[in-house]
Amino acid sequence: MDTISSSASISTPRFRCFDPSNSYHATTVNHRPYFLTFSANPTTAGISTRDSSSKDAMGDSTVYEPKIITGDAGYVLEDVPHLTDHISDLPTYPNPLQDNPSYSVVKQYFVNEDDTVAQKIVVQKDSPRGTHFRRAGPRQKVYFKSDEVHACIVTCGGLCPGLNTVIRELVCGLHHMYGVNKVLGIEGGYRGFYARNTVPLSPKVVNDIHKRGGTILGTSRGGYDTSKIVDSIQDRGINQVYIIGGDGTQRGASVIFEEIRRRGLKVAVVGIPKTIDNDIPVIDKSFGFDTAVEEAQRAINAAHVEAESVENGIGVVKLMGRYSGFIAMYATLASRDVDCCLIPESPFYLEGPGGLFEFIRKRLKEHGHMVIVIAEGAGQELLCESIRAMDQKDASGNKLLQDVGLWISQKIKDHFASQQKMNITLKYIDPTYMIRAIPSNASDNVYCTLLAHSAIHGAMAGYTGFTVGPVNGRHAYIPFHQVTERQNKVVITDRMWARLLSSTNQPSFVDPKQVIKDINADEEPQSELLDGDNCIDTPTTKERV
Ligand SMILES: Nc1ncnc2c1ncn2[C@@H]1O[C@H](COP(=O)(O)OP(=O)(O)O)[C@@H](O)[C@H]1O
Ligand SMILES: O=P(O)(O)OC[C@H]1O[C@](O)(COP(=O)(O)O)[C@@H](O)[C@@H]1O
Ligand SMILES: [Mg+2]
Repeated sequence: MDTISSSASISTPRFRCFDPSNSYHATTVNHRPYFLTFSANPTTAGISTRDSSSKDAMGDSTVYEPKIITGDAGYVLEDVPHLTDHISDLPTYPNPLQDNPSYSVVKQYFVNEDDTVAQKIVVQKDSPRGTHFRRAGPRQKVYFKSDEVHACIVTCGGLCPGLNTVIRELVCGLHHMYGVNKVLGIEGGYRGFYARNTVPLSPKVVNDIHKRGGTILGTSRGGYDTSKIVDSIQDRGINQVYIIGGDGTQRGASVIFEEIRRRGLKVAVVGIPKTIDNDIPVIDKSFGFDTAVEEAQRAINAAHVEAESVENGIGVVKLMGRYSGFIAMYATLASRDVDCCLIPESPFYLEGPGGLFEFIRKRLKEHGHMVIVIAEGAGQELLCESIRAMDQKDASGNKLLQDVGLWISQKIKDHFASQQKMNITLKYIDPTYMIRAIPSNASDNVYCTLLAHSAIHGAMAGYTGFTVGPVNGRHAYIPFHQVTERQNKVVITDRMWARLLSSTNQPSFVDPKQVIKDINADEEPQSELLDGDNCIDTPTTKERV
């Protein structure tokens, strides 16, 4: 890509020819998932082609690359696609918000077209300005007339507190801010596009749903079929698609977007990131995470009460976190009753000097009781050694984990039973589904509202193929690949994990020099790891399904 050192310049989408005989292209360009082809012929704009092969009418095929805008001092904007990238001569309309009594008094309500949000805000005098994302928010001009919009909403993957709030705020936001009345709920996740019922959504229908856990639309794993989904979008005349879900869902949304632009449709595809594990990179935090951490306190409190009521009592609490231990880490930091927190990112061992059993013995001798919090993905390699190794996957292709909570509880019991010197009483609490099936708390509700509004403003302004979320506190439009090619993980060489170690006073189980060596081997910049207060991202562990 060209870099121009003076004023900002656009490196517009480039089209590279490739073998049109492949009917479905999911190629990886520099580890970036740029797939598929779309019509290079702008005259097909808005016209249904319904050809789900990768060739256009001329038999020509292209691969889309992202829009990169470079500017002074190492400034880079990772821009998101726009409907006008693949449809020419689209009419625009004044944003109806300017006549909306609630919003019209807001000074500078509309976002400046040039506003961008920096991914990295800790900088040195001479460091490059780095990657930026387009700032979210309402624009002066919109690309849809209110009565032209036919939106749909779908929720996919596992549950998370706040799903209903996002649905509610999408429906109400579309209605109240943009006068949109046609919003369809797709039931049962991606497969609902072609195999389930749909439900019309109005402000009245969704009025109270934020007080309930789960999703009124239902959800599912698996059942993803690009052609059928896009056929359904096209057949129903849907032109704004709001897709709420985690990493898997966003990968699916990215492919739907590619297929839509390949067919030359005027359809905006918007992802709203959902993950209770907080494993989506780039964004500050995922909605529902705070609620989950708060709810986890109840389980930890119960474990603590049980443990301190008996001699040598041990309370074990298992929390969610398939590959990322954020819930366990934050729940531990918040509680202060936890003696040991085990997460997937920090390997541990049981036997011998410096091992978990030795630590338990020591802590019981000192305090007479202890609480252990373990994330579901922690210690999976130990389980695989002792239990028959299994490689089962769920319908979406996610690895199915062994129950580490039960396993570790049994291991601890067995260990102390074999050592006559200490009798222990262990209580195991598994609140995993209880912390994600509840309604979101107050702050998550507000966060969900902002996410929904940012998503709506982006779609109305003609942006497409993006995920929305806060980056350093400001909402931004983020290209799909940025959130799908890596996972956000706890960095155990970061200060947050050090705070945890210091608060529990547990052993780190690992040699710090080895950890730094391993992380460097992953090609992550050392300074970010050592200086940052936040966590960095590591390559995704999930294969495409
Ligand atoms: N690589 C992918 N391409 C297309 N669809 C995907 C991909 N990975 C997952 N999906 C679909 O996204 C949906 C949700 O994925 P899943 O991994 O279960 O949850 P989450 O989105 O919460 O991570 C499922 O319907 C699944 O089939
Ligand atoms: O029982 P399910 O629905 O497969 O959910 C279990 C998984 O869902 C999660 O809560 C989150 O996963 P997703 O974000 O992929 O939905 C994991 O922590 C957990 O392993
Ligand atoms: Mg996931």
